[in-house]
Amino acid sequence: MSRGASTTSDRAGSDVGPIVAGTSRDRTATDGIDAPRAEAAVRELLLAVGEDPDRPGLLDTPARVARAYGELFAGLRQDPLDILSTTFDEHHDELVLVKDIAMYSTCEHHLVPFHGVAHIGYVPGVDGRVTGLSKLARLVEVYARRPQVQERMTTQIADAMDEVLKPRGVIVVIEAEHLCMASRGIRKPGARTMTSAVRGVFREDVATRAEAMSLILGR
Ligand SMILES: Nc1nc2c(ncn2[C@@H]2O[C@H](COP(=O)(O)OP(=O)(O)OP(=O)(O)O)[C@@H](O)[C@H]2O)c(=O)[nH]1
Ligand SMILES: [Zn+2]
Repeated sequence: MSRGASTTSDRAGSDVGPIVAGTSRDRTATDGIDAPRAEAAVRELLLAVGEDPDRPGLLDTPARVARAYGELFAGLRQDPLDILSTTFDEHHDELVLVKDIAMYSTCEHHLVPFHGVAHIGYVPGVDGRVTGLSKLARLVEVYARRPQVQERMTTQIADAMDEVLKPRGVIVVIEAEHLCMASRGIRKPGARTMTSAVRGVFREDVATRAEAMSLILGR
């Protein structure tokens, strides 16, 4: 199947199971990360910007940030290809599209959020097998919960779909606002970045791609 963009191969380690936000006594959110190291780094950062990490309001901040990072980067410890392994023999050979999947990720250049929506469409392969609809949203989560660049995330989602489902075609579109462009730097809130990755029939057939894009962008 042809590719619409260059690929960064990124097979992560095995799934460590669900990551949930926790209290200060619940370490689940930091499972798989080096929490003491993260906490020490946050304390250093607070000192570097001229704060007093020992003032009452900041005492628990290093532990909170470690937990938050454990959650925001949980996708580094999950295998995206496992997610798509639930399939159903529906003999469906036309478009399946899940749109407006809410997405929060972290810009790897500034470690601040970028957020928006992802749309994933595919035409099942010759066997007509489809995956569970929620699995498409789970796939977005796994790739979003890593230090990311929007283009790479778009490509990774398309490649995972292509590799596991072997569909006749895949289209992935992501629309996001980058807070590194909104709250700092050029300071342009509201600017939205759109990226797409197309494979198979969506790349080869202009009309098929145009039809999918009109469904994706139609509000
Ligand atoms: N292509 C791409 N660029 C991104 C993404 N997220 C952030 N960036 C950009 O990464 C670039 C980093 O540029 P640098 O010049 O190294 O860093 P900087 O001095 O902080 O840049 P400014 O944001 O322009 O202040 C910026 O232009 C960001 O807008 C992304 O997902 N894709
Ligand atoms: Zn950024």
